[in-house]
Amino acid sequence: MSVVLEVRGLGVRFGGIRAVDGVSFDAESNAITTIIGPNGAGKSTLFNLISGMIRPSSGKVMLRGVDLTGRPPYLMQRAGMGRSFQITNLFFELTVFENLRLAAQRLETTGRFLLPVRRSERALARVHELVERFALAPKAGELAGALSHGEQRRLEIAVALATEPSILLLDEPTQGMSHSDTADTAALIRDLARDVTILLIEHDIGVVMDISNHIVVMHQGRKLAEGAPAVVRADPAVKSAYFGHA
Ligand SMILES: Nc1ncnc2c1ncn2[C@@H]1O[C@H](COP(=O)(O)OP(=O)(O)OP(=O)(O)O)[C@@H](O)[C@H]1O
Repeated sequence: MSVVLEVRGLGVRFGGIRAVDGVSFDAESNAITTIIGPNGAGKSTLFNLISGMIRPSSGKVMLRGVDLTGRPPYLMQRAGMGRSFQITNLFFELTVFENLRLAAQRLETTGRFLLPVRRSERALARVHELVERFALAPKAGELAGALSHGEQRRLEIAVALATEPSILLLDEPTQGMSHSDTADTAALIRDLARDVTILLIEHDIGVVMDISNHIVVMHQGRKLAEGAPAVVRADPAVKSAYFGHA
């Protein structure tokens, strides 16, 4: 295993609040690294710092050895950072196919210019691969806005993967899902980890313990603990801060 993402001493303040305070961890290739912690622990802010949505006031973000600290999201994405959002980020008035094609088209960027869509063979091949892999082929011609919640969340992950990122950041991919959609999504994420490094925020502790290779526990902006699922589960500080008992 090699380290894909290195986060070192990352931090940001909002007014008087240290929303993220000196957080460091590594995400290893083809592993699932999951960030957990109570509400307000700083998980989403940490994702925003890593993906360039917010500029850190301290620390570093390195992807495959390249320092990307403080770069805007589009440059992060170009460097190999893929992200799906907690709040849905799809074009509801476009079809499933069109949403994916738009995202995949970035594969065809040559310098600052885009090739015409019909010549984007690599992008089209990627779209076909994704609709199959995400079981969205029967829905390819439907508007994204007409899909079920579970299908929309699945499409979002596919959109984030369209540019063939080195790491995929998934912010609560099972949120609001039924029990069976949650189980399907967990299986899908585990399957994706064969091809892409995954950094996850997830509240469903059953899913977390089941699919994570490495867990980073946050509390009040800081890293409280990290390790394999069994190690984290047994940690007394984690039990008291996160599960509410020691
Ligand atoms: N833009 C902002 N301005 C001011 N404070 C913010 C901002 N974004 C987050 N915060 C604060 O930073 C802290 C961390 O919030 P964050 O949303 O990162 O936590 P979280 O762990 O993702 O929570 P949840 O599980 O509820 O999504 C909280 O105290 C929150 O109120």
